[in-house]
Amino acid sequence: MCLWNLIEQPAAEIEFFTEYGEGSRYRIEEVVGKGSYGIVCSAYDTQTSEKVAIKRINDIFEHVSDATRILREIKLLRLLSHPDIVEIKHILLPPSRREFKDIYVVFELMESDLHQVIKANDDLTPEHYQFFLYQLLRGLKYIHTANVFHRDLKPKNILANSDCKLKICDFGLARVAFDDTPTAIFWTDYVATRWYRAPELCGSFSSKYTPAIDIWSIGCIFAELLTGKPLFPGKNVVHQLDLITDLLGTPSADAIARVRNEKARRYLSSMRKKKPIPLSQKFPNADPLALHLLERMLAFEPKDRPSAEEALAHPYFRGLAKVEREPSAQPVTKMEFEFERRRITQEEIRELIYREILEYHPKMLKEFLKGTESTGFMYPSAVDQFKKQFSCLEENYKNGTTVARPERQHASSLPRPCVVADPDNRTQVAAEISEDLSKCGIKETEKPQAYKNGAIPSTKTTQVYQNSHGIAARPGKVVGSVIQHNNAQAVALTDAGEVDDTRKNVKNTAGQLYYARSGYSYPRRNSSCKSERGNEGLEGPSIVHPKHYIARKVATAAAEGSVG
Ligand SMILES: Nc1ncnc2c1ncn2[C@@H]1O[C@H](COP(=O)(O)OP(=O)(O)OP(=O)(O)O)[C@@H](O)[C@H]1O
Repeated sequence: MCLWNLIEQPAAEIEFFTEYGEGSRYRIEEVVGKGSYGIVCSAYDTQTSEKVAIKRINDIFEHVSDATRILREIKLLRLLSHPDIVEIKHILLPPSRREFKDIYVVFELMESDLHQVIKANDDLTPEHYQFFLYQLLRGLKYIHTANVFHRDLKPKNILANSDCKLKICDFGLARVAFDDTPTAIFWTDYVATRWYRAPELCGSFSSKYTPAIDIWSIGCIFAELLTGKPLFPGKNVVHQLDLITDLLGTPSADAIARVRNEKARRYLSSMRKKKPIPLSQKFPNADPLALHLLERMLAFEPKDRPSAEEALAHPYFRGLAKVEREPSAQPVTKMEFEFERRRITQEEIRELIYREILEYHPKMLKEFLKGTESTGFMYPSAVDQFKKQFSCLEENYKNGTTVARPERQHASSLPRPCVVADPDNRTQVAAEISEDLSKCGIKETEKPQAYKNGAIPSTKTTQVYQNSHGIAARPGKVVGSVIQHNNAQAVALTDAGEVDDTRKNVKNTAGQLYYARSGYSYPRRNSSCKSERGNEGLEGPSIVHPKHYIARKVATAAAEGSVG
């Protein structure tokens, strides 16, 4: 069928064909991340008016092992549907079933990841810690009940939003455990990040995977949240074991005897005897209940670690939500992952990936299953045009030009980082801010406590950077200062004249000066809150996004004619 004839086709057929032209459905905006498998761009879905993240994975068939990893990931993400796991919304249909090389996967857009959040925020509260850990364990309970082990949990693989929502991503190293076959550990394929690797994975202690490897990683991530630093940043596996035993002490003789690998057993037996360091000493400010749970998650022996479900029932989470109601999954079926259990050719994996993509193209899938689709046909899929846009953004990203900015919203909306204060300058900055607030028409009573009646803030000064989203705490152009007080609020002042295009509106409507107040209020507990997927859930710490605040304030100021 020729495309030009579409106009004369009945509605159903037109709809069918528009599926192929879906590349134009998305307006690509900027690069938001880069992984070893390709780049991720934010985009606007003109059909749903939603922001999405599109990951382009290049040359997927160059190595069958990479293609297998990709197939595993897209399959698992389709099968694992849970609010704490990132969702694939769509996968673009490749133009040719036999020849495609790249795929474009459309995800829900998240603002950041936990690695960035930890880096950018040194004033997370106990409520943040608790809410983060709760979500991670809730997601993990679901994953484990599906018979899946993630195997590569680390802060970079946990996406985060400014409302403190977390979502687990990157299932490329995940494994499905089947009852009939041992989930053998193949050391050669074990490439998960060392710092979050359980001790049994640091040297063939055992021959089977257990879900406890993920619990260990969650323990390490939780400890990193508490201190802002990785707990066990080992330089190699031996150093990794050294660091682990420095904190936990040398394992008992019984535990060492259970280590299967002789070399590892010998190494542990010959190690000088170390006493465990009490976690209360390592994390002096942490909630004792949090530390009790952490200690269990970091048990040297996998059998001593709690399951995700048991961890959720720990008193640390008392009152947070109905722990027992957190959803479990149906175990994933063997048939879906049959490709993992045999040698597979490039052509076979191509066919399987294509088949998986069709899950997002129901009409095409029907044709495919009936065996009536034409395999040699090149679909006018708009992927080519897409490809060009991605390449251009990638080029700009590499060159560091402003067209494709890598900066993201995360840091601006979560509690800000505290760039080392300049104490001498604090009084002056505070006075300037107070004065500028007055100029902006802010009454004394409306000023944050720290600036009322010329008061001098007793807290730290932070530099304010600007990124494409406005005021941000990530490195960029310095445009002002923030004074934080009570860890709860901040005021940023800047000169609209210096702000780039994205803030033109501000300049036009508000004149020279505008100010942004960013801050977050303390978390609320709300066990009756429902997630978008109907999952009984929690409402996390709420954080005011500066962008929203600016917009609101500027609109008010313009309406009242109080600025400029
Ligand atoms: N849905 C999303 N929304 C926003 N950003 C995302 C999303 N998915 C991924 N990213 C960002 O893009 C980056 C790369 O993504 P991802 O980790 O999925 O790629 P990868 O090639 O699998 O990476 P890796 O090298 O870790 O295997 C991540 O660091 C993450 O911050």
